Amino acid sequence: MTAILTVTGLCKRFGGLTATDNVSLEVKTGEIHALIGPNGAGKSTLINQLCGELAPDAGRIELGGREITHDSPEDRVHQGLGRTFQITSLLEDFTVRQNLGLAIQARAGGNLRIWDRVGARRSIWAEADRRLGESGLAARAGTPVADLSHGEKKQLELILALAGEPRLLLLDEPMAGLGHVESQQMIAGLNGLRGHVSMLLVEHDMDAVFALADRISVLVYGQLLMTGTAEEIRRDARVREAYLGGEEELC
Ligand SMILES: Nc1ncnc2c1ncn2[C@@H]1O[C@H](COP(=O)(O)OP(=O)(O)OP(=O)(O)O)[C@@H](O)[C@H]1O
Repeated sequence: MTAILTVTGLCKRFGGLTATDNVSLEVKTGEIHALIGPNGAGKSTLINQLCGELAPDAGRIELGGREITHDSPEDRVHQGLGRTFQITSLLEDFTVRQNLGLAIQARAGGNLRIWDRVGARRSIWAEADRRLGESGLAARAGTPVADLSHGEKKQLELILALAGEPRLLLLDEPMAGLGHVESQQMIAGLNGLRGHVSMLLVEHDMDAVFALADRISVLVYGQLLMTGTAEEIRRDARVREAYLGGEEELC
């Protein structure tokens, strides 16, 4: 299997603190790869470097074999890097359909022919309706985002990220703040995307991680402790130590 993301020797320091310490990892094309680690392990710092929001001090990032280490966030999006956020970034006064229309327009922007605005607009709304029809949010198309539940907002975030047609989707805590039923829906939704889009999933909810991840990478104090299957991670004494002081099994 080829790699969609290759990170080599990535380093990021904040003063005396090394938040990303010589991290190398690979996300294979089509896999769901989880990135886990205790609070402060450096997960967000790593994701922010992948997105281009933070410049690494050293190391290299490749997307689909092409180096993107110094590309702008916008260029990375155009090359197929999508993301969802820990805190939603939706336009609250706009409806679900309008938010989706804007995301599709942002992706298609460069390809829209100025002299065919009406046709372009029609195709954007047709795509928005198709994507909403395939999601669980079709009935909420005309609802302002402000009136959605937290779970619905998380779902919409995912739909918007997919509208960018990413090759690799970075998911920053998609289960955060969700109740049990909503978490199960999100897990089912992400499972349904398996094989269609490669994913790097940062998540604290270990049930979700074990339900979804083909492979898991563990970060501790900025360093990559190990990468392995759920079973390998569960069994590893160093991982249990990092999470629980070695007393309990990671479940
Ligand atoms: N902009 C910054 N300036 C200084 N220190 C920072 C900055 N961003 C992060 N850090 C520090 O870097 C370390 C890693 O933080 P980071 O937020 O990446 O961890 P995390 O694994 O995402 O944590 P959590 O699971 O709590 O979100 C922490 O010690 C944090 O305090």
